[in-house]
Amino acid sequence: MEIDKAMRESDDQRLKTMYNNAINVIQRALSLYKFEEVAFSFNGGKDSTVLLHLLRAGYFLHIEKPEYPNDNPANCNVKCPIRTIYFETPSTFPEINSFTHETATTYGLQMETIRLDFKSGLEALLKEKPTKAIFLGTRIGDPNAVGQEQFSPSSPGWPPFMRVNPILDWSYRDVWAFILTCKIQYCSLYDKGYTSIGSIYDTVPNSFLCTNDSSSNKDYFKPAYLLADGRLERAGRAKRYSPLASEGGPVASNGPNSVESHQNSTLTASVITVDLPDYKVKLENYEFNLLLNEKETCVTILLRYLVVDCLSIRILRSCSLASAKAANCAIMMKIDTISRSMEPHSGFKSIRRLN
Ligand SMILES: Cc1cc2nc3c(=O)[nH]c(=O)nc-3n(C[C@H](O)[C@H](O)[C@H](O)COP(=O)(O)O)c2cc1C
Ligand SMILES: Nc1ncnc2c1ncn2[C@@H]1O[C@H](COP(=O)(O)OP(=O)(O)OP(=O)(O)O)[C@@H](O)[C@H]1O
Repeated sequence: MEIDKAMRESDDQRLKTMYNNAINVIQRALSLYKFEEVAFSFNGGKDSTVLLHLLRAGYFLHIEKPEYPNDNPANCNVKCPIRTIYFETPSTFPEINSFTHETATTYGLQMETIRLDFKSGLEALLKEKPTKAIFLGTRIGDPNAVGQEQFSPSSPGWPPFMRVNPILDWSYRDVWAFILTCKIQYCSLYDKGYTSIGSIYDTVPNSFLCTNDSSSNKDYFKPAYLLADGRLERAGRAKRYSPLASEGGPVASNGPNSVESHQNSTLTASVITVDLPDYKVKLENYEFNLLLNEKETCVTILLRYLVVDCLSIRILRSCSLASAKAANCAIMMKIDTISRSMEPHSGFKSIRRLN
């Protein structure tokens, strides 16, 4: 099996450990449940793509070995006919759709496309065929991973099944290290700066990957695997509860927990980049402590709004610092903390103009 071989040959000890742990979880699930009773929830995202290949490796190691002796090149084509479910909606990216269907064909997945919401789709699935466990590519850091373990029963009010999360403890870096080490094909959007993919209405390329090509003076996005700080993985995803979402256009957060609201409305925000020395800037009633990193040159031009207890950011566009300067743009700097209490309804304008 090519994946297992690549892992055995890798000298990335951490990745090997993560891989072995995930395979153990998969093998445990395959011993606990009959193969016909398990399903794989696949949506063409990077996490479920990683999981697909772990499942293939786990399945291969689980079935009788003599059929697939170790160094037989035929192993590369080992199929894993696991029942696979894909929830497709009209707002799914076309690139995700085509990647999901093509991948299912390539690897012989028995894929059902479900065009219902998660709950109704799962109810129908369980009625149609007993399903005891579903493999998911959920990772700690996903908003829906809170409280989950590698084996977690579905939530109260959901149809009853076991959620199996073999890569729950994998980091963003682990995911990309695995994909690159094993030369796994992934959805093309990740090469265009998308680092986590939701719907076409709430996902934009990650502004932390925006850079400027000095020869053409054009901005472009680097591939997802170059995102240095995995905590910024969801920077291109809209905050689910943003009251601005209804205003049209993508509304995206500026990082994980980009604005966390605490009891007395002390806010912390993670960062947008800039390459100036440390300083503070006062904006209306709010004082921002800026943490600056000289190496970063990409900035994001933002329209910013304050709402009662959260800060929402609408990305207008991302560009390089050079072009922001040239355009004398109002830019949002790398904000580490917002140090004053928030007061309701205080809209604010630009933080500073570059000259
Ligand atoms: C197979 C499957 C099982 C799920 N089970 C649950 C569940 O038990 N409880 C729950 O609150 N959400 C459940 N969800 C919903 C997910 O937690 C989450 O909302 C969904 O994967 C969308 O994640 P995203 O917003 O990061 O794209 C399930 C989703 C899928 C696909
Ligand atoms: N539309 C869907 N159809 C099937 N499974 C889904 C769907 N959406 C989410 N899932 C399941 O939930 C898991 C977690 O979703 P999440 O969006 O965090 O990861 P991903 O899509 O694999 O990667 P990314 O974070 O890059 O979008 C997926 O790996 C998959 O198992």
